[in-house]
Amino acid sequence: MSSAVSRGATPATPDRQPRLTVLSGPSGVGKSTVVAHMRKVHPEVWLSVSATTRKPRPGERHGVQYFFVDDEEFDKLIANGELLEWAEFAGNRYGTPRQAVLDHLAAGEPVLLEIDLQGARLVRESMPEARLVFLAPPSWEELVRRLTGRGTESAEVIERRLAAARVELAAEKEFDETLVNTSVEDVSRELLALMLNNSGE
Ligand SMILES: Nc1ncnc2c1ncn2[C@@H]1O[C@H](COP(=O)(O)OP(=O)(O)OP(=O)(O)O)[C@@H](O)[C@H]1O
Ligand SMILES: Nc1nc2c(ncn2[C@@H]2O[C@H](COP(=O)(O)O)[C@@H](O)[C@H]2O)c(=O)[nH]1
Repeated sequence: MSSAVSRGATPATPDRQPRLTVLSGPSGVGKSTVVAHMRKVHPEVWLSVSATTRKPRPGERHGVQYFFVDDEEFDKLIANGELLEWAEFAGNRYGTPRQAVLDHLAAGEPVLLEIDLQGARLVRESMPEARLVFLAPPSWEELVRRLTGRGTESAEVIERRLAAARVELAAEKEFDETLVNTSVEDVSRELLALMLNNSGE
């Protein structure tokens, strides 16, 4: 049985224009894990690299997981209109560089954004053709286990992220599709299928 649940009517794309896919879901649900697995198998999927004021975690590299910038640089990105969307999340700012997204869509590539709920709402406003996919945990207890078990955040930050998670889970119905992250392999396959369907393939 598929774990994909349709939310609302998303008509089949009549042309072969690639569409933007936005993946959101509470912190710790497994978005990065699922996307990394999918891209290992399908490196042709282009993932936007966001800018953030968050400090790198061990092993994260500038230009790979994020463009790590300070507050002043982030202010400049906003002022110069270089971000498609941006949001503050659990004490840091995150934003999607606009031009790279437009370039990859123009080149006909499937484009994926992994962003929070606020960003997903902004993308829906500015690019209503985007398909919004919500990644849900199998249960609240499992979400807490994953976020805590990752071991990258302090107890205080985990609390902030869990507070945001309650808001994000309540917004699931705003999304076109829901995938439940029980199995990374299954969800990666389902996400890829949604993306390729987006581009009419
Ligand atoms: N299907 C799964 N089953 C069990 N553990 C999982 C699964 N998917 C991801 N995880 C684990 O959950 C933790 C959180 O995953 P990940 O960092 O990918 O979440 P995220 O949604 O990208 O979080 P954030 O929004 O905070 O960046 C990791 O330790 C990861 O290994
Ligand atoms: N609105 C945006 N949200 C983003 C962007 N890049 C990442 N994110 C989201 O932030 C949180 C926290 O991420 P973390 O790496 O610090 O754990 C998570 O929900 C990401 O999806 C962005 O460009 N815009």
